[in-house]
Amino acid sequence: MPANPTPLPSEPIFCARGLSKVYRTGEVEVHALRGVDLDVYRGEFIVLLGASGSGKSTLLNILGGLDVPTAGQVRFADHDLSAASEAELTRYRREHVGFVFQFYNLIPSLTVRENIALVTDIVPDPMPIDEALALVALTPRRDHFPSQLSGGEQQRVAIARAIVKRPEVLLCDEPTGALDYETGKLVLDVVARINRELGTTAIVITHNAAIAGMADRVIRLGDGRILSVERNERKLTPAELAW
Ligand SMILES: Nc1ncnc2c1ncn2[C@@H]1O[C@H](COP(=O)(O)OP(=O)(O)OP(=O)(O)O)[C@@H](O)[C@H]1O
Repeated sequence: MPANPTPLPSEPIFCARGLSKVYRTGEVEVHALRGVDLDVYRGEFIVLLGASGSGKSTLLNILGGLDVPTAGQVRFADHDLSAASEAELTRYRREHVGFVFQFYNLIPSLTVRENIALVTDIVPDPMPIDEALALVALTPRRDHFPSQLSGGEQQRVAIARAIVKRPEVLLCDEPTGALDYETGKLVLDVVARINRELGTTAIVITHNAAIAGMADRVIRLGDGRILSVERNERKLTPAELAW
């Protein structure tokens, strides 16, 4: 069933102002972000589009506390991420953020359940592992090793591992980049379901503009700047996407 766009509540979960990032390697400076202003609201599904090198991963990494801006401010709820110490950022990531990357980063010698238990062992209020596995429709594969799973199934384990801590935000950097068309849709369906059923704010980077139909808002980056922000009147399900 297509869902209506989420109404924008007044309090943003992320608030970024004048965000800039300069990477310096020897004499070379790369301006990855050049003054980004962005508000993201609780429960939104955001798709980040843009050419290679436009700054998508840099922005996502700063929102996720994996990197810090060179200038500007970024807040998550009432945490000022731009002024946070390394230890505060580690705690922020651990308690509030679920990450999903293009490559699944599962531990090959551990089963599906054990890979997820690595997280439930260190966070304050995890959901039961079986609940996370049910959300990604992998309950029957709980005792299998990653090598016994397809790429899409491994990515769903990575999503279960990301959400088992009940994060407020799920940040996905090219989650379907290594998957074929149909498998990619299945994985996106899982992300959409988590956004819908758990209310988890989701930000998904993609090269694939067709995915944009699933989002509440679509943000296009170019050369470190926000080029456009579009709001979808009606969100599409992955089954309705064509690419
Ligand atoms: N650690 C780093 N050191 C130096 N330059 C970097 C570093 N990380 C990113 N960059 C540069 O910053 C710019 C933005 O990179 P970023 O990875 O954010 O882009 P992107 O839009 O995610 O690209 P892609 O779609 O190819 O992943 C690029 O020019 C990149 O080369």
